[in-house]
Amino acid sequence: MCADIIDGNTIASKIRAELRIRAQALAAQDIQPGLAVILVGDDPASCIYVRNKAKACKESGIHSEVYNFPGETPQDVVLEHIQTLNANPKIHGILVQLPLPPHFESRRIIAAISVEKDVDGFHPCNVGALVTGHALFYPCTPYGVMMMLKEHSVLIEGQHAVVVGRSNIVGKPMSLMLLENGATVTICTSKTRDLAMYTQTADILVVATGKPCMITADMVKTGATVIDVGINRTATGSLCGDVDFATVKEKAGLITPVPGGVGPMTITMLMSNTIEAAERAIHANAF
Ligand SMILES: Nc1nc(=O)c2c([nH]1)NC[C@@H]1CN(c3ccc(C(=O)N[C@@H](CCC(=O)O)C(=O)O)cc3)C=[N+]21
Repeated sequence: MCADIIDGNTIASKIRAELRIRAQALAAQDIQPGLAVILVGDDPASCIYVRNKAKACKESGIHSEVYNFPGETPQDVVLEHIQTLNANPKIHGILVQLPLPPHFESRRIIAAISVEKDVDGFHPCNVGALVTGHALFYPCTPYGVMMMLKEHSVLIEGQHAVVVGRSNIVGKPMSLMLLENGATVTICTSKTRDLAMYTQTADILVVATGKPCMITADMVKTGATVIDVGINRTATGSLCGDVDFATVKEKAGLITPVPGGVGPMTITMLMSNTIEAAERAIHANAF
């Protein structure tokens, strides 16, 4: 068996075309969706992502502002800047690039973002809303994964989904979203004892551990849908995922590549959440 590839770039451009139409409809009402990105420090990977986000904004008709603070900026300065952005009617979405330098308390920074502008979906209120099935914003990476599954008509209800990874950004929200869609969900970590025993029974396997090529063909059920959220830079500078793509693609039914898989979808769903936030702001202002 050789898996079909789930092409993140193709699905992303299709969604972005729809987003441009929504942005045009907003423009006709004199509204341009606005996204503010806060980057603290100069981590090279973060700089690449922030640049990609700014480019995607431009393509989707979203106004974007990037605030790059030096790594040694005091937390209070960033907190104050978030307050200013919360009050700025031209800004509909605020994203603070993670991870933050060690002297920051990410929890406090995220909690300072207004719930209506939390396009990452990381605010504790939005996390709680997701748990109860009333999400205001779905976190961008798991949201992108759900769109990929939908695009390929992957059956979720009643299926066994195994998520490897328990981060607040991917593993936990991903598990909740699969659960919300009727999957039987098993949450594992990279340290799960006899991990293969779980992954081998997965109809849908989502891997987000940050451990290069940790999922090998023997750990995957024939015909399974395999979603690789990992982005690891190798010594030679190339990118690889958490899944050993070359061997697993021979056994899986559907598989996402790295790069060109989940990454472009993450950025696209950020654009989608920002446009959604701008659309909601109109109704909020109507009263
Ligand atoms: N508050 C916050 N929200 C995030 O959504 C967030 C974050 N912090 N911190 C870092 C991670 C990582 N992330 C990626 C987005 C796009 C690609 C992407 O487009 N990747 C390309 C390759 C890009 C490259 O060459 O590195 C691809 O997979 O094809 C990757 C990673 C968002 N993150």
